[in-house]
Amino acid sequence: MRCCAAALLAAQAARASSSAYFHPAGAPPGPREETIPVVNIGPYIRWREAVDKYWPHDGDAPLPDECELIVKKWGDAFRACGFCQVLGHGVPDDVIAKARELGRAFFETTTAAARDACAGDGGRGYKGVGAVAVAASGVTADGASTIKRPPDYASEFVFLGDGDDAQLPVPGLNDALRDYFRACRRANECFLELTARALHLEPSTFAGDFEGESWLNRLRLAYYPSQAGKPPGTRQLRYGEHTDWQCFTIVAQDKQGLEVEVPCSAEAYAEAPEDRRGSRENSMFVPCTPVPGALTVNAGDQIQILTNGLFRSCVHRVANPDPSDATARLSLVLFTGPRPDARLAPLAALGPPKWAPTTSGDHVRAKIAAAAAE
Ligand SMILES: O=C(O)CCC(=O)C(=O)O
Ligand SMILES: [Fe+2]
Repeated sequence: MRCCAAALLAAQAARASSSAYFHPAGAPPGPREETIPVVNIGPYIRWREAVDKYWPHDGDAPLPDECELIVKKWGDAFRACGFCQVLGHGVPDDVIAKARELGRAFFETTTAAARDACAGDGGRGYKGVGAVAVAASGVTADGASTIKRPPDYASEFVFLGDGDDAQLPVPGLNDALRDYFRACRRANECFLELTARALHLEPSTFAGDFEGESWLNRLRLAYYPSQAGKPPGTRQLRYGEHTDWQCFTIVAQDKQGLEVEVPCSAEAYAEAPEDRRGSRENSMFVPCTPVPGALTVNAGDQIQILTNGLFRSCVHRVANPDPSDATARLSLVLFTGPRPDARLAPLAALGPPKWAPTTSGDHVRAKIAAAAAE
Protein backbone atom coordinates (compact mmCIF):
# COMPACT_ATOMS: atom_id res chain seq x y z
CA MET A 1 0.00 0.00 0.00
CA ARG A 2 2.73 2.44 1.04
CA CYS A 3 4.61 1.44 -2.03
CA CYS A 4 1.62 2.24 -4.27
CA ALA A 5 1.10 5.59 -2.57
CA ALA A 6 4.79 6.40 -2.99
CA ALA A 7 4.64 5.47 -6.69
CA LEU A 8 1.56 7.64 -7.12
CA LEU A 9 3.23 10.57 -5.40
CA ALA A 10 6.36 10.11 -7.51
CA ALA A 11 4.26 10.05 -10.69
CA GLN A 12 2.39 13.17 -9.57
CA ALA A 13 5.65 14.92 -8.78
CA ALA A 14 7.06 13.98 -12.19
CA ARG A 15 3.91 15.29 -13.85
CA ALA A 16 4.03 18.50 -11.82
CA SER A 17 7.67 19.14 -12.61
CA SER A 18 7.32 18.38 -16.31
CA SER A 19 4.26 20.61 -16.57
CA ALA A 20 6.48 23.48 -15.50
CA TYR A 21 8.11 23.10 -18.91
CA PHE A 22 5.74 21.24 -21.17
CA HIS A 23 2.06 21.23 -21.77
CA PRO A 24 0.71 17.76 -21.12
CA ALA A 25 -0.05 15.75 -24.25
CA GLY A 26 -3.77 15.63 -25.04
CA ALA A 27 -4.59 18.16 -22.31
CA PRO A 28 -8.27 19.02 -22.28
CA PRO A 29 -9.04 22.38 -23.85
CA GLY A 30 -8.79 25.32 -21.49
CA PRO A 31 -12.00 27.04 -20.44
CA ARG A 32 -11.62 29.91 -22.90
CA GLU A 33 -9.92 28.05 -25.72
CA GLU A 34 -12.71 28.95 -28.11
CA THR A 35 -12.03 32.65 -27.68
CA ILE A 36 -9.47 33.01 -30.49
CA PRO A 37 -12.02 33.90 -33.15
CA VAL A 38 -11.85 32.90 -36.79
CA VAL A 39 -12.97 35.53 -39.32
CA ASN A 40 -13.20 35.00 -43.07
CA ILE A 41 -12.57 38.38 -44.69
CA GLY A 42 -12.62 37.00 -48.26
CA PRO A 43 -15.98 38.55 -49.20
CA TYR A 44 -14.79 41.97 -47.94
CA ILE A 45 -11.59 41.79 -50.02
CA ARG A 46 -13.58 40.83 -53.13
CA TRP A 47 -16.11 43.62 -52.57
CA ARG A 48 -13.31 46.14 -52.13
CA GLU A 49 -11.66 45.05 -55.39
CA ALA A 50 -14.96 45.20 -57.23
CA VAL A 51 -15.66 48.72 -55.95
CA ASP A 52 -12.20 49.87 -57.03
CA LYS A 53 -12.83 48.57 -60.51
CA TYR A 54 -16.50 49.22 -61.15
CA TRP A 55 -18.01 51.78 -58.73
CA PRO A 56 -18.95 54.60 -61.11
CA HIS A 57 -20.00 57.27 -58.58
CA ASP A 58 -18.35 59.87 -56.40
CA GLY A 59 -18.74 59.06 -52.74
CA ASP A 60 -18.68 55.81 -50.82
CA ALA A 61 -20.14 52.58 -52.14
CA PRO A 62 -22.66 51.08 -49.70
CA LEU A 63 -21.28 48.19 -47.70
CA PRO A 64 -23.21 44.94 -48.28
CA ASP A 65 -24.67 43.19 -45.22
CA GLU A 66 -22.19 40.33 -45.54
CA CYS A 67 -19.33 42.84 -45.26
CA GLU A 68 -21.00 44.69 -42.36
CA LEU A 69 -20.95 41.38 -40.53
CA ILE A 70 -17.24 40.91 -41.24
CA VAL A 71 -16.54 44.42 -39.90
CA LYS A 72 -18.48 43.57 -36.75
CA LYS A 73 -16.66 40.26 -36.25
CA TRP A 74 -13.33 42.03 -36.80
CA GLY A 75 -14.10 44.66 -34.17
CA ASP A 76 -15.43 42.08 -31.69
CA ALA A 77 -12.31 39.89 -32.06
CA PHE A 78 -9.84 42.67 -31.38
CA ARG A 79 -11.85 44.21 -28.57
CA ALA A 80 -12.16 40.84 -26.84
CA CYS A 81 -8.74 39.24 -27.11
CA GLY A 82 -6.69 41.18 -29.66
CA PHE A 83 -6.13 38.02 -31.75
CA CYS A 84 -7.91 36.59 -34.73
CA GLN A 85 -7.42 33.72 -37.16
CA VAL A 86 -8.00 35.28 -40.57
CA LEU A 87 -9.23 33.25 -43.53
CA GLY A 88 -9.68 34.66 -47.04
CA HIS A 89 -6.74 37.06 -46.43
CA GLY A 90 -5.58 37.04 -50.06
CA VAL A 91 -1.95 36.02 -49.37
CA PRO A 92 -1.45 33.15 -51.86
CA ASP A 93 -0.70 29.72 -50.39
CA ASP A 94 2.29 29.21 -52.71
CA VAL A 95 3.84 32.50 -51.59
CA ILE A 96 3.56 31.41 -47.96
CA ALA A 97 4.89 27.92 -48.77
CA LYS A 98 7.94 29.25 -50.63
CA ALA A 99 8.88 31.71 -47.89
CA ARG A 100 8.45 28.94 -45.35
CA GLU A 101 10.51 26.37 -47.29
CA LEU A 102 13.44 28.69 -48.02
CA GLY A 103 13.20 30.26 -44.56
CA ARG A 104 13.59 26.84 -43.00
CA ALA A 105 16.56 26.15 -45.28
CA PHE A 106 18.24 29.27 -43.91
CA PHE A 107 18.23 27.87 -40.37
CA GLU A 108 18.73 24.20 -41.23
CA THR A 109 21.07 23.98 -44.20
CA THR A 110 23.52 26.85 -43.75
CA THR A 111 26.59 26.98 -41.54
CA ALA A 112 26.65 28.96 -38.31
CA ALA A 113 29.31 31.20 -39.90
CA ALA A 114 27.08 31.92 -42.90
CA ARG A 115 24.20 32.83 -40.60
CA ASP A 116 26.43 34.99 -38.39
CA ALA A 117 27.48 36.87 -41.51
CA CYS A 118 23.80 37.94 -41.79
CA ALA A 119 23.79 39.65 -38.39
CA GLY A 120 22.49 43.20 -38.57
CA ASP A 121 22.12 46.14 -36.25
CA GLY A 122 19.08 47.18 -34.22
CA GLY A 123 16.08 45.08 -35.03
CA ARG A 124 17.42 43.59 -38.27
CA GLY A 125 19.34 40.50 -39.47
CA TYR A 126 20.23 37.19 -37.82
CA LYS A 127 20.38 36.44 -34.12
CA GLY A 128 21.16 33.02 -32.69
CA VAL A 129 19.62 31.31 -29.68
CA GLY A 130 20.35 33.29 -26.53
CA ALA A 131 20.50 36.77 -28.05
CA VAL A 132 16.97 37.88 -27.21
CA ALA A 133 14.89 37.73 -24.04
CA VAL A 134 11.67 39.23 -25.32
CA ALA A 135 9.93 39.15 -21.94
CA ALA A 136 12.40 41.84 -20.88
CA SER A 137 10.79 44.25 -23.34
CA GLY A 138 8.74 45.15 -20.32
CA VAL A 139 5.31 46.18 -19.36
CA THR A 140 2.84 47.04 -22.05
CA ALA A 141 1.15 50.31 -22.65
CA ASP A 142 -1.45 49.29 -20.05
CA GLY A 143 1.03 47.75 -17.64
CA ALA A 144 0.33 44.12 -18.58
CA SER A 145 3.14 41.60 -18.19
CA THR A 146 5.59 41.52 -15.34
CA ILE A 147 6.86 37.99 -16.06
CA LYS A 148 10.64 37.80 -16.46
CA ARG A 149 12.43 35.02 -18.36
CA PRO A 150 15.93 33.94 -19.36
CA PRO A 151 16.82 34.32 -23.07
CA ASP A 152 14.36 32.71 -25.46
CA TYR A 153 15.03 29.33 -27.04
CA ALA A 154 14.71 30.84 -30.50
CA SER A 155 16.79 32.20 -33.30
CA GLU A 156 15.58 34.71 -35.84
CA PHE A 157 16.25 36.48 -39.06
CA VAL A 158 14.61 39.88 -39.49
CA PHE A 159 14.11 41.18 -43.02
CA LEU A 160 13.05 44.71 -43.90
CA GLY A 161 11.33 44.19 -47.25
CA ASP A 162 12.01 45.87 -50.57
CA GLY A 163 14.83 48.07 -49.29
CA ASP A 164 16.64 45.18 -47.59
CA ASP A 165 19.52 43.95 -49.74
CA ALA A 166 20.91 41.44 -47.23
CA GLN A 167 23.17 38.89 -48.97
CA LEU A 168 21.49 35.68 -47.93
CA PRO A 169 23.13 32.25 -48.15
CA VAL A 170 20.00 30.54 -49.56
CA PRO A 171 19.35 31.16 -53.29
CA GLY A 172 15.91 32.65 -53.87
CA LEU A 173 15.24 33.48 -50.21
CA ASN A 174 15.41 37.22 -50.74
CA ASP A 175 12.77 37.11 -53.49
CA ALA A 176 10.56 34.70 -51.57
CA LEU A 177 10.58 36.98 -48.53
CA ARG A 178 9.87 40.05 -50.67
CA ASP A 179 6.88 38.36 -52.28
CA TYR A 180 5.52 37.33 -48.92
CA PHE A 181 6.17 40.79 -47.51
CA ARG A 182 4.30 42.53 -50.33
CA ALA A 183 1.32 40.19 -50.18
CA CYS A 184 1.01 40.68 -46.42
CA ARG A 185 1.20 44.44 -46.76
CA ARG A 186 -1.72 44.33 -49.18
CA ALA A 187 -3.68 42.25 -46.69
CA ASN A 188 -2.77 44.76 -44.00
CA GLU A 189 -4.33 47.63 -45.97
CA CYS A 190 -7.55 45.73 -45.64
CA PHE A 191 -7.03 45.06 -41.91
CA LEU A 192 -6.56 48.80 -41.32
CA GLU A 193 -9.69 49.60 -43.27
CA LEU A 194 -11.72 47.01 -41.35
CA THR A 195 -10.39 48.52 -38.13
CA ALA A 196 -11.43 52.04 -39.10
CA ARG A 197 -14.88 50.82 -40.10
CA ALA A 198 -15.28 48.83 -36.89
CA LEU A 199 -14.65 52.06 -34.95
CA HIS A 200 -17.03 54.08 -37.17
CA LEU A 201 -14.16 56.12 -38.57
CA GLU A 202 -13.45 57.14 -42.14
CA PRO A 203 -12.20 53.91 -43.83
CA SER A 204 -8.92 55.53 -44.93
CA THR A 205 -8.12 56.88 -41.43
CA PHE A 206 -4.91 54.88 -41.01
CA ALA A 207 -3.85 54.60 -44.65
CA GLY A 208 -1.72 57.76 -45.01
CA ASP A 209 0.85 56.85 -42.36
CA PHE A 210 1.41 53.43 -43.94
CA GLU A 211 2.34 54.63 -47.41
CA GLY A 212 5.87 54.02 -48.70
CA GLU A 213 8.70 52.08 -47.13
CA SER A 214 9.20 51.97 -43.39
CA TRP A 215 11.62 49.98 -41.25
CA LEU A 216 8.71 49.43 -38.90
CA ASN A 217 7.48 46.82 -41.37
CA ARG A 218 9.67 43.93 -40.29
CA LEU A 219 9.46 40.28 -41.21
CA ARG A 220 10.79 38.04 -38.45
CA LEU A 221 11.56 34.48 -39.44
CA ALA A 222 11.25 32.90 -36.03
CA TYR A 223 12.97 29.55 -35.79
CA TYR A 224 12.57 27.49 -32.65
CA PRO A 225 15.07 24.61 -32.84
CA SER A 226 14.13 21.06 -31.97
CA GLN A 227 14.02 20.49 -28.24
CA ALA A 228 13.94 16.72 -28.53
CA GLY A 229 15.96 15.38 -25.60
CA LYS A 230 16.83 18.94 -24.57
CA PRO A 231 14.59 20.20 -21.77
CA PRO A 232 14.68 23.99 -21.64
CA GLY A 233 16.46 25.88 -18.89
CA THR A 234 14.59 26.90 -15.76
CA ARG A 235 11.72 29.24 -16.71
CA GLN A 236 12.96 29.34 -20.30
CA LEU A 237 10.38 29.39 -23.11
CA ARG A 238 10.59 29.30 -26.87
CA TYR A 239 9.55 32.97 -26.76
CA GLY A 240 8.67 34.72 -23.53
CA GLU A 241 5.63 36.80 -22.63
CA HIS A 242 5.41 40.04 -24.56
CA THR A 243 3.14 42.26 -26.55
CA ASP A 244 3.98 43.28 -30.10
CA TRP A 245 5.27 46.80 -30.51
CA GLN A 246 3.83 47.83 -33.82
CA CYS A 247 0.39 47.81 -35.43
CA PHE A 248 -1.00 44.50 -36.71
CA THR A 249 1.23 41.42 -36.64
CA ILE A 250 0.57 38.77 -39.29
CA VAL A 251 1.79 35.30 -38.36
CA ALA A 252 2.01 32.18 -40.53
CA GLN A 253 2.43 29.43 -37.95
CA ASP A 254 3.38 25.88 -38.88
CA LYS A 255 2.56 24.17 -35.62
CA GLN A 256 1.19 24.80 -32.19
CA GLY A 257 2.97 26.68 -29.47
CA LEU A 258 1.58 30.20 -29.61
CA GLU A 259 -0.47 31.06 -26.51
CA VAL A 260 -2.49 34.18 -25.74
CA GLU A 261 -3.33 35.66 -22.37
CA VAL A 262 -7.10 36.17 -22.15
CA PRO A 263 -9.29 37.27 -19.26
CA CYS A 264 -11.00 34.42 -17.40
CA SER A 265 -13.30 33.94 -14.44
CA ALA A 266 -11.94 33.83 -10.91
CA GLU A 267 -12.89 30.12 -10.79
CA ALA A 268 -11.03 29.30 -14.01
CA TYR A 269 -8.00 31.19 -12.71
CA ALA A 270 -8.07 29.30 -9.42
CA GLU A 271 -8.27 25.96 -11.25
CA ALA A 272 -5.64 26.76 -13.89
CA PRO A 273 -2.26 25.05 -13.59
CA GLU A 274 0.46 27.43 -12.49
CA ASP A 275 2.07 27.55 -15.95
CA ARG A 276 -1.22 28.53 -17.60
CA ARG A 277 -1.95 31.48 -15.31
CA GLY A 278 -1.51 34.92 -16.77
CA SER A 279 0.60 37.72 -15.38
CA ARG A 280 -2.52 39.37 -14.02
CA GLU A 281 -5.24 38.00 -11.75
CA ASN A 282 -8.05 36.35 -13.64
CA SER A 283 -6.22 35.91 -16.87
CA MET A 284 -4.85 32.74 -18.38
CA PHE A 285 -2.95 31.53 -21.42
CA VAL A 286 -4.90 29.65 -24.05
CA PRO A 287 -3.41 28.00 -27.16
CA CYS A 288 -3.76 29.80 -30.46
CA THR A 289 -3.59 26.65 -32.55
CA PRO A 290 -2.97 27.20 -36.28
CA VAL A 291 -6.10 26.93 -38.41
CA PRO A 292 -5.43 25.47 -41.89
CA GLY A 293 -5.33 28.25 -44.47
CA ALA A 294 -5.58 31.02 -41.88
CA LEU A 295 -3.05 33.66 -40.92
CA THR A 296 -3.00 34.59 -37.26
CA VAL A 297 -3.37 38.36 -36.86
CA ASN A 298 -2.89 40.23 -33.61
CA ALA A 299 -3.03 43.86 -32.57
CA GLY A 300 0.22 45.36 -31.31
CA ASP A 301 0.80 48.24 -28.89
CA GLN A 302 0.42 50.91 -31.54
CA ILE A 303 -3.04 49.76 -32.57
CA GLN A 304 -3.99 49.74 -28.91
CA ILE A 305 -2.75 53.30 -28.50
CA LEU A 306 -4.29 54.61 -31.75
CA THR A 307 -7.66 53.09 -30.83
CA ASN A 308 -7.37 54.52 -27.30
CA GLY A 309 -7.45 51.03 -25.83
CA LEU A 310 -10.50 49.76 -27.72
CA PHE A 311 -8.43 47.17 -29.61
CA ARG A 312 -6.27 45.15 -27.24
CA SER A 313 -2.57 44.44 -27.57
CA CYS A 314 -2.51 41.15 -25.70
CA VAL A 315 0.33 39.42 -23.96
CA HIS A 316 1.32 36.23 -25.77
CA ARG A 317 4.20 33.75 -25.81
CA VAL A 318 5.47 30.60 -27.50
CA ALA A 319 5.37 27.68 -25.09
CA ASN A 320 7.83 24.83 -25.02
CA PRO A 321 6.70 21.85 -27.06
CA ASP A 322 5.27 18.66 -25.79
CA PRO A 323 8.12 16.11 -25.55
CA SER A 324 6.17 13.83 -27.92
CA ASP A 325 6.65 16.40 -30.71
CA ALA A 326 9.54 18.63 -29.83
CA THR A 327 10.69 19.14 -33.44
CA ALA A 328 11.62 22.57 -34.76
CA ARG A 329 8.95 25.22 -35.32
CA LEU A 330 9.07 28.08 -37.83
CA SER A 331 6.80 31.10 -37.92
CA LEU A 332 6.78 33.90 -40.44
CA VAL A 333 5.98 36.94 -38.33
CA LEU A 334 5.33 40.19 -40.16
CA PHE A 335 5.10 43.25 -37.96
CA THR A 336 3.39 46.08 -39.78
CA GLY A 337 4.04 49.66 -38.88
CA PRO A 338 3.60 53.21 -40.10
CA ARG A 339 6.36 55.66 -40.92
CA PRO A 340 8.74 55.94 -37.95
CA ASP A 341 7.99 59.65 -37.62
CA ALA A 342 4.21 59.08 -37.60
CA ARG A 343 2.53 60.54 -34.54
CA LEU A 344 1.51 57.83 -32.11
CA ALA A 345 -1.40 59.04 -30.01
CA PRO A 346 -5.04 58.04 -29.50
CA LEU A 347 -7.33 59.26 -32.25
CA ALA A 348 -9.21 62.34 -31.07
CA ALA A 349 -12.60 60.86 -32.03
CA LEU A 350 -12.13 58.00 -29.56
CA GLY A 351 -12.48 59.90 -26.31
CA PRO A 352 -10.12 61.41 -23.74
CA PRO A 353 -6.63 60.08 -24.58
CA LYS A 354 -5.25 57.35 -22.34
CA TRP A 355 -1.68 57.74 -23.62
CA ALA A 356 0.65 60.70 -24.12
CA PRO A 357 1.78 61.31 -27.69
CA THR A 358 5.07 59.93 -29.01
CA THR A 359 6.19 58.64 -32.41
CA SER A 360 6.01 55.08 -33.75
CA GLY A 361 9.78 54.94 -34.21
CA ASP A 362 10.55 56.03 -30.64
CA HIS A 363 8.16 53.43 -29.25
CA VAL A 364 9.77 50.57 -31.19
CA ARG A 365 13.36 51.69 -30.62
CA ALA A 366 12.82 51.64 -26.85
CA LYS A 367 11.38 48.10 -27.02
CA ILE A 368 14.17 46.73 -29.23
CA ALA A 369 16.79 48.06 -26.82
CA ALA A 370 14.98 46.58 -23.81
CA ALA A 371 14.65 43.11 -25.37
CA ALA A 372 18.37 42.59 -26.13
CA ALA A 373 19.51 39.83 -23.77
CA GLU A 374 22.07 41.06 -21.23
O1 LIG B 1 6.32 32.29 -33.32
C1 LIG B 1 5.17 32.70 -33.25
O2 LIG B 1 4.21 32.01 -33.62
C2 LIG B 1 4.87 34.08 -32.71
C3 LIG B 1 6.11 34.85 -32.33
C4 LIG B 1 5.80 36.19 -31.76
O3 LIG B 1 4.92 36.37 -30.97
C5 LIG B 1 6.59 37.36 -32.21
O4 LIG B 1 7.52 37.21 -33.02
O5 LIG B 1 6.30 38.48 -31.76
FE1 LIG C 1 4.57 38.51 -30.67
